[in-house]
Parts: sequence; structure tokens; C-alpha cells
Amino acid sequence: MSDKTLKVALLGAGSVGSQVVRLLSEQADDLAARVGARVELAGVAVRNLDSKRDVEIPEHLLTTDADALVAREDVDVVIELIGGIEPARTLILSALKNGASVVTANKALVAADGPALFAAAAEAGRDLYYEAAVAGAIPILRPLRESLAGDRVTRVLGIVNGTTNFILDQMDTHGADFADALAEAQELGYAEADPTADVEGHDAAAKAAILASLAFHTRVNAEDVHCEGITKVTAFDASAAAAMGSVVKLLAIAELSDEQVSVRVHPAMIPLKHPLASVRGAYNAVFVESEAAGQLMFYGPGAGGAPTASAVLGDLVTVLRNRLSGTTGVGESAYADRAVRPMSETVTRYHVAIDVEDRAGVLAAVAQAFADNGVSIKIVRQEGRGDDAQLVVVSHQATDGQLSATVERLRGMDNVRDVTSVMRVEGEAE
Ligand SMILES: NC(=O)c1ccc[n+]([C@@H]2O[C@H](COP(=O)([O-])OP(=O)(O)OC[C@H]3O[C@@H](n4cnc5c(N)ncnc54)[C@H](O)[C@@H]3O)[C@@H](O)[C@H]2O)c1
Ligand SMILES: N[C@@H](CCO)C(=O)O
Ligand code: NA
Repeated sequence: MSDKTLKVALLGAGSVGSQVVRLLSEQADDLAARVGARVELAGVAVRNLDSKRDVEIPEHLLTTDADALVAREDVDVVIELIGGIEPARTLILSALKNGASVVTANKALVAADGPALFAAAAEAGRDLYYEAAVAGAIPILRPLRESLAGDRVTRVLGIVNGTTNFILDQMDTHGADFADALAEAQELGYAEADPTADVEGHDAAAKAAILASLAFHTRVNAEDVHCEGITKVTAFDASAAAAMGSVVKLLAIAELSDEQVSVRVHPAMIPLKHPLASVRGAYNAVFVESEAAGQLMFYGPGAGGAPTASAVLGDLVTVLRNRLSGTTGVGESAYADRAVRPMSETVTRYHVAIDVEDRAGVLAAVAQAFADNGVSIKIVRQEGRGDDAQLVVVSHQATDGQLSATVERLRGMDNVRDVTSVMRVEGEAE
């Protein structure tokens, strides 16, 4: 083992940061053996010195001056666990400029401004690793970046937000109230500082952008991702899914077709027999389809302090080994420069439930609305309800533009009383 001691500066000691401190201390000997040098905390930047923390941090390590900490010449690696765009961005850029490598879990920042960060790392000859940013503890970025680098990935389909999966699961299995389930996810440390990012789908969209960039060797940022969250998912949607032998999940989907990428996050019905249907609680799973390997599934804890810290420590060991041997890992691979397909041209399927008047010609008029938009119908089910009827229509594949135009037309029809549920259908053969 080298006599050198490698120094780590930690920014942020919240849910994830405090677990990183714990693991660095509890596993110090193993980490030293694996890295080939002792690993020591140089300092921990916090917002408030007196906050109550999940782990005890020696007082002399704490500072509220993150800028001064990243400017220290003896720091080899900066771990950024503050979250958000600023000051995280400026701190990471100055860490790289000062010659430190960086490990971060900050998907919001990587998805918003990845190329500038990767360029700064390349210019500095340092590493920027972010495995914890997508699907927490699950190794998914390195498999895409390294293990699958010789294959052609065509599709990534994932449950990548623990908070929303936890909420949907609690609503589905225990009939839980949305607000109670969200409060529990916050209590368990899964949710973002502002949980709007979780429930509106922005957190999953950031992860989808990162996955798509790595899978398809191109640049996709958060703004390229069509994003719908779970706030409009109702108990009726859940029961409509159950009636179809399906379950509602918030999916992140990145696809490559005709050399264009399409990237989207939205709730969708998936059949109970699909492997993603059994992903419960705050667990995540990412399904990868590639030309030679076929289907691969990566599954595990997608959120929470300790699981996320596991991914951070994994990156830390790699980055420190690189430091010792004077090398860096693989940088950005964005040579393919692919166009992003608009959502309206993305192919999907819809499940639509409508309340209609139960009289002659109504079914034909509804069918005509689908036909006029070029949408073929796969399943129609009708249930009588006094003078009304509930119609459930499941379409064949069509573009999202054709499908949403059909729903608009249904909403405007005199004999349609209400469109009670509109949900995309994924993970099912045509
Ligand atoms: N919690 C998870 O399950 C999870 C999983 C994967 C990735 N992440 C990511 O990890 C990062 C940290 O998440 P978290 O859950 O630990 O958040 P958190 O809110 O629990 O912790 C963030 C900490 O940073 C501190 N902080 C904010 N601004 C600061 C500043 N300028 N200087 C010093 N400290 C500052 C806050 O006081 C807080 O203690 C985020 O980027 C998040 O998206 C979290
Ligand atoms: N808030 C995120 C943390 C993991 O990135 C989630 O719930 O999945
Ligand atoms: Na991960």
C-alpha cells in the first residue's frame, strides 16, 4: 500500500452525505486495502454547523465555507451531495479546476448541464463520476458506459424514481392517501428536498436524459424529455389498470428508432406479468434491450441514504484508484449526435375509459373518432350503468399525436359524458 493518504472533501451531510461519512469511517481499513492508500475526510461542508445529523461528524471537520473547502490544495476528490443546480455547479467546476476529481449524485445538474461538466473534467484531466445519480445503488451507468460499450442499445425502460413508485405502490396495495404516502417517503429519506421534483416526474426525467445519453452515445438534456408526473393518477386509473390485469407505474422510456431518440417519463399501465410490475416500494429497476445481449434487467434499491451512499463509495474507490495510478476513467461519449423525436411522433398505445349514453350509434361514433385519427382499436369493453354505459377502449400502436387528438375529439362529443381515464399502455406485445 502507498504511504500516501488521499483526501476527500464532502459537500452536504444530509440523507446521503451522512451515510457516506459513516461508511468512510466504518469501512476505513477495507477501503484503504481496495484503493491502495488510506482515505481521509479533509472536511465536510454543511449549511448549518448546529443541525442535528444522522451520524456524528468530528467538529473540526465541519465548515460552512464550501468554496474554501474545494479550493484546498490537499483535496484529491470532492463528493458533491448538496443537490440542485447552484451552488453545486460552481463548486464542482472549481473543484475540477483546482485539480480534484469529483463524485456526485446530482442528476438534476448532470441532466441540465452535463456537457459543460464533462468538458471541465476532460480539460482538467480529472474524473467526474455519478453512478448514484440514476437508480441509487443499482449499477446502471457503468454497465451502459463500459460493459455494453460494444453492443447497440435500442431501448431503456425503467422505474427510476423511488418516491413515486413507493406512493403508487402504497395507493395500489393499501389504498393509501397520496399525501400520507408522500410524507412517509420523505420521512424515509427517498424524496428530493423539494418533492415536487419527484411527483411531477422531473427527477425521473433527469435520470431518463442521463440514461439516454449514455445508452445512445448522444446528448439528451432534461428539456428534451417529455415529462408527466403522478399527481393526476386517480384511484379510478388504478382500478381500471387492475381490471386489465395491469398496474400503473411511472416509467422512464428511452428509445432509438430510425437513428432518432425519443425520451419520455409518464405513468403507464403495464401487465402484471411484466418484470417491472413486481417492483415495489422505493425499489427501482431498469430494463435494457440491446441488439446482441437481448434483454437485461438491473434491479435494486433506488433511493435512501445508505443505498445511495453505496454507489457514491463505489465511484470514490474507482476515482481514487485512478488518482493513484495517474489515469482517468472513460469520459463522455456523445459522437452519435442524434436528433430527439417529438412526443407527438412517438409511437405508443392508449387505454381510454369513457362514460357514454347507452343508445344506438354511440359505440359507432366512438369507433369513428379513433378511425378518423388513424388509430386502430385492439379491445373494446362495455358495461351498462342505467341509462349510461362505461366504454373501455385499448388502442393498437399509433403516434402520441394521433392518440391525443382522438381523446380530444372524444371529449368534445355530445354523447360522451366524461373521459374518465386516459393512460398509456407499455410493456405489452402489440
Ligand atoms: N436521498 C436519496 O435517496 C438520493 C438518491 C440518489 C441521489 N440523491 C441525490 O443526492 C444528493 C443529496 O440528496 P440528499 O437526499 O442527501 O439531500 P438532503 O436534502 O438530505 O441533503 C442535502 C444537504 O446539503 C446541505 N446543503 C445545501 N446547500 C449547501 C451548501 N451550500 N453548503 C453545504 N451544505 C449544503 C443541506 O443542508 C442538506 O443537509 C441530491 O443531488 C439528490 O438528488 C439522493
Ligand atoms: N428522490 C429520488 C432519490 C433517488 O434518486 C427518488 O425518490 O428516487
Ligand atoms: Na446507480
